Amino acid sequence: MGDLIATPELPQVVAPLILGVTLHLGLFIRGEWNLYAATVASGHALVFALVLARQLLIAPALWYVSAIPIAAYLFGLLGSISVYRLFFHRLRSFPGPRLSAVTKLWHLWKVRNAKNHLVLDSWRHYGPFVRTGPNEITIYHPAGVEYLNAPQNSNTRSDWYDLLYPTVGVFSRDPAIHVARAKVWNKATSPAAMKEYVHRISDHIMKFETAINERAGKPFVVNDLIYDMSFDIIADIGFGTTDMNSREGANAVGNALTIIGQTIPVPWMTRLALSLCPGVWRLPYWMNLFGYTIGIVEKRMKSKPDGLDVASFLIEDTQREDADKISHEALLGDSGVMFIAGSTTGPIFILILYCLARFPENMDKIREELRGVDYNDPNALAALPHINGVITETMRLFPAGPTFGSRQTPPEGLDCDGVYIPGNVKIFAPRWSIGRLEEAFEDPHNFIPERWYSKPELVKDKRAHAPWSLGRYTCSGKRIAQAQLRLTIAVLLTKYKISFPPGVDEMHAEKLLEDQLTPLPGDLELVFEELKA
Ligand code: HEM
Repeated sequence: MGDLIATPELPQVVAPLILGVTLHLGLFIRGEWNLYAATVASGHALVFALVLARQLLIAPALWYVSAIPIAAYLFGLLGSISVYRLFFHRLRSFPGPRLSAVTKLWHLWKVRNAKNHLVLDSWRHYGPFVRTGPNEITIYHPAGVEYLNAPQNSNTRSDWYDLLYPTVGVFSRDPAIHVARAKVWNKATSPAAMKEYVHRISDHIMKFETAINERAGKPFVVNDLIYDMSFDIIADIGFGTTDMNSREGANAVGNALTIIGQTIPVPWMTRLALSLCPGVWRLPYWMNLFGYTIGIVEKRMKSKPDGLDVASFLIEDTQREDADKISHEALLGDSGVMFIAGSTTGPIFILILYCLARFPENMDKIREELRGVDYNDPNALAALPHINGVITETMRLFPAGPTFGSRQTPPEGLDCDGVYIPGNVKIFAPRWSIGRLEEAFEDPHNFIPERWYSKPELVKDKRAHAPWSLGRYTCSGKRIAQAQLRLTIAVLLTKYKISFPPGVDEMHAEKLLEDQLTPLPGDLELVFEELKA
């Protein structure tokens, strides 16, 4: 028995330990490793396997001896990373949870229930600039979204956007690709193009209203009907198709988004999983969405719709004389964006209905201002203060991207009105928390649509509200989404009284809300009762 106990020699421990420290300080400390996560992980696994195999060849009974250099290496590497991040990192003077400074894996654990909006909000008490990761600052300041997106700064998109890699499109990290694609999108959603889309949006809303009417007077969960309507609008305006299975399409998009909630803090983990084990957990949903999109794009390429659609502009761009490789590749990437970004309107509308049902006095105010207004005229609806106040106030409390939209500071760093954030740091400005700041809003937890028109004194700092983002990142689908939201509210409220069925937990949809790029509310059960003429 005594023969089998091996005493490690000093070089067996010291050499791998030094190697670990050297690899950290000489290599891993530099640049971004997000896209190489799979290579780094499999490279390590291969070397560890070789060390073990060598030991098995030399002395199989002492196989465990191979664990000593491996452990020493990992101790050197991870120890060096931890000490550096805690005591020497450029962000060491920013306040924040200590474990966050050491590793994002802790944050990953905390968002296992897909509630990143609440996790980040729980760190708000550290102050306006909080270190929420080794190389990450979260900004809880009314001007946060502006610090990230204002036209005058040179921030770029963060590693999160690599989730869409290798497709390219308007969500690309490369500023030149983004500018080129945003131009195509802005043409596809211009006021002139909108004239083509408005009547089609209206047709889908009427179909939705018919489905509501079939259920009038009885309690039911509205979520799926709303997701189906939003999907139909996107399929029609995006690709000129009206014959798709709405439930199947809405599920393809909704399921794909469920991988995001739990992985927001650690994009490299998602890349690692997608590369090494794409068949596990919910990852196949993500790949399926790409397959689904390819199918739709191919079908669209073979057909010629009667009117304009967003795909017309994407295809036209590939047919320019000077069209480059990016234009062709982006046809698929931007078609995927159409589904992912376009799906935002569904949950926002669910949350608008939630707010209306919780604060029913707003329904009467909207009905009052709708009197005599032709709600088929989008300009007339755009001019109604309370309908727009309700939409804006809902998106203050329940923003489209509760924590989404991180950026990377430029190499020279970023000056946030006197607070300097060093270069190449990931920055967040969580709209969920910023929309609830006392410094920005009077009575921030209350639903008061009037703060957006007749009571401007309730908005202390307007910069805290940028639901469509701003500058060069402004939402390209804003006009489409606004037209859909305003008209659906007008159609429903002129015909129905909306309320919670007796006995249901009125806050259920909010309590179960998850943050997965867009908000995902829990089931919203309502009753629609037809108003007497
Ligand atoms: C209530 C509904 C919506 C809200 C609140 C919303 C909000 C946003 C926000 C905050 C961004 C910036 C994301 C970032 O920082 O990277 C964005 C980008 C974008 N959205 Fe929307 N969105 C909505 C609906 C839509 C719809 C229906 C479409 C398509 C038809 C769409 C298309 C886009 C596109 C293409 C971008 C990228 C713009 C760029 O980076 O140049 N969105 N949206």
